[in-house]
Amino acid sequence: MAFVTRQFIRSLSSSAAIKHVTIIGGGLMGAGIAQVAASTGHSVVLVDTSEDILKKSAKGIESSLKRVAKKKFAEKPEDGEAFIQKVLKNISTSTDAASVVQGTDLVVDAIVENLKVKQDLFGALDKAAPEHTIFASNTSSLSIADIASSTARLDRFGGLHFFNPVPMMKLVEVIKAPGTSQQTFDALLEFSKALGKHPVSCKDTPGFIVNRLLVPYMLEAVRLHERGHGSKEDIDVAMKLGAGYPMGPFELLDYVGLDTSKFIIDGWHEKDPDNPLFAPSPLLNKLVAEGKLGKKTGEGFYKHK
Ligand SMILES: C[C@H](O)CC(=O)SCCNC(=O)CCNC(=O)[C@H](O)C(C)(C)COP(=O)(O)OP(=O)(O)OC[C@H]1O[C@@H](n2cnc3c(N)ncnc32)[C@H](O)[C@@H]1OP(=O)(O)O
Ligand SMILES: NC(=O)c1ccc[n+]([C@@H]2O[C@H](COP(=O)([O-])OP(=O)(O)OC[C@H]3O[C@@H](n4cnc5c(N)ncnc54)[C@H](O)[C@@H]3O)[C@@H](O)[C@H]2O)c1
Repeated sequence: MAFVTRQFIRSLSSSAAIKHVTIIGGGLMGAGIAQVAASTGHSVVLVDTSEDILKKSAKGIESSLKRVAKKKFAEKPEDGEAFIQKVLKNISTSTDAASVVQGTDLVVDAIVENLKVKQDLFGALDKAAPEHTIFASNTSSLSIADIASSTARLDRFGGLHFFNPVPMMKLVEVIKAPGTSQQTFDALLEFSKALGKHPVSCKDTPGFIVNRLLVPYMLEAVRLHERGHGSKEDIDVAMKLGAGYPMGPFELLDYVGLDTSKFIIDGWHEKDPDNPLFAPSPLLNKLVAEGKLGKKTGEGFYKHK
């Protein structure tokens, strides 16, 4: 009886709209997700490991909001300023995830692409978060089921994969792992729509849809260059003018982050070492070892101002 009541309460609460969101990781993706959630009226807590990082995240959110407001309120700049202030009011920050998840409906992880680190995070939060809270990972390449295995809420765990830059990219991949309940999956679809995004449904397979196609393509461009078959500039121009892509593969690798790209390809290579699409790239490895991680550090395949 107690079990039935608990299940009933859980089903009521997990079908209720998500209002309060905690985003863990205030880097490229976490800051973008926080911004979009706050812009669409959600109350957001953004968590990272230090106040300095959170200050940088807040600065990034503010400058991105200015770009959005400039377009959205081109006719009335004063409304744009009011919009920015209203959005910023919806965001608070913290360095202590366990203490802020108490009242949250949804936790989204946007921390480093490492299975053990994500498992440790969710394992700890599982004890601190209320029963109804849904957990979701923004992982690019890891299995949602593997991340969820550190918790006792497999039914309330799914994937929410956003794209960079989050304020501009319309897609969200919503991932249903074998343990994800239909209610949780529906709530994540609804949440994506509430953010103004277009969700697509994905299975819990490596890279879901976009990265399973995009990452091998980007790495194949690096290999083509490593073989001496084209300069990175020519390859980028070729894919922009010949295939209509907004960025060439080297520009996009710099934009995504070379560390994140390496985490993705190394993880897949470890699981499937004979697949040539997942073969590591010496050039990518060299740049990461030199700390040249792309746009976020000022240099990757290219130098950035
Ligand atoms: C690996 C992961 O798991 C998955 C991924 O995320 S893979 C990466 C997916 N992302 C992509 O493929 C991105 C491909 N690139 C693009 O779509 C476009 O180049 C782009 C939208 C990033 C930028 O657009 P583009 O026209 O090329 O350049 P740009 O002139 O800088 O931007 C145009 C406008 O977009 C808007 N914009 C761009 N970035 C923005 C941001 N971060 N915040 C707010 N607005 C932004 C602005 O309105 C900007 O105008 P502004 O410069 O006057 O402010
Ligand atoms: N970069 C992309 O284009 C992209 C796109 C979609 C998904 N993703 C995924 O999103 C996640 C984050 O990627 P990113 O590009 O934003 O990385 P990033 O390096 O820009 O940011 C990661 C942030 O997480 C913080 N962090 C690390 N461990 C933490 C912890 N235990 N608690 C709190 N904060 C912690 C770091 O300090 C950093 O600020 C990864 O899983 C990545 O695969 C990345």
